[in-house]
Amino acid sequence: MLEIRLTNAAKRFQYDWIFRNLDLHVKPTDKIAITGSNGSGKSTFLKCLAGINPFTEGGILYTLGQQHIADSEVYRYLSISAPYMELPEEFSLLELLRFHFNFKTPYQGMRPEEMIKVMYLEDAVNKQISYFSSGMKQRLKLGLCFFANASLLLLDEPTSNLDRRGSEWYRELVNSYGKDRTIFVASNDPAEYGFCSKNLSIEDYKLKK
Ligand SMILES: Nc1ncnc2c1ncn2[C@@H]1O[C@H](COP(=O)(O)OP(=O)(O)OP(=O)(O)O)[C@@H](O)[C@H]1O
Repeated sequence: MLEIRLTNAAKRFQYDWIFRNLDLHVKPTDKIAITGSNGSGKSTFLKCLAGINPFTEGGILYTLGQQHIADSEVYRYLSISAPYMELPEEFSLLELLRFHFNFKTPYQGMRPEEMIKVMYLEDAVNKQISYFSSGMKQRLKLGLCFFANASLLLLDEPTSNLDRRGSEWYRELVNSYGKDRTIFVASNDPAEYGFCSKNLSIEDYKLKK
């Protein structure tokens, strides 16, 4: 099971410290909300966790059982859904799922047909992603994230563009596919992170020296 330890972690852009002196021990299957006002650094923190952005100071240690995971291998264990992530618009839904799961192992051996059903996208199997509505795209992003066999799920604003049914679907997704995984949710909407047992307010790490 995956454990994560952050020690004295900090991120700075130019002269602006986004967070500093952040220590955190994440146990397997922990559910952690990252909260804070707009521009406080929630997305930046998730990107640092994912290795998309480097920390400026301090470090992060991923371990699986007793084994340390090298930085270059961490991507194998995580899956991310975020507004800034692009979908390949020229693919149809089925093409995208087949392509994506050539590289990622599906969670519990799920097949594309089953994924499509869970995302309630049966009517869009052969539709090009570029013609998807914003809600359909968001369900697809969350599906790609949850249906990959990753121990760590990083969710940035998971219900953006989702209507009420979509938001309920998201909570069911977490219930059905999230129990045995570590989940971070960057959000300001309690409905998105209500299932989390820990809350890290990124602003608490803004001014500490
Ligand atoms: N690559 C970058 N270079 C310089 N500054 C950046 C960069 N990425 C983010 N920032 C700055 O870091 C700060 C935190 O941004 P971030 O997107 O992490 O906030 P957020 O809490 O996720 O915001 P929101 O709730 O609006 O999505 C902002 O001031 C932003 O302008």
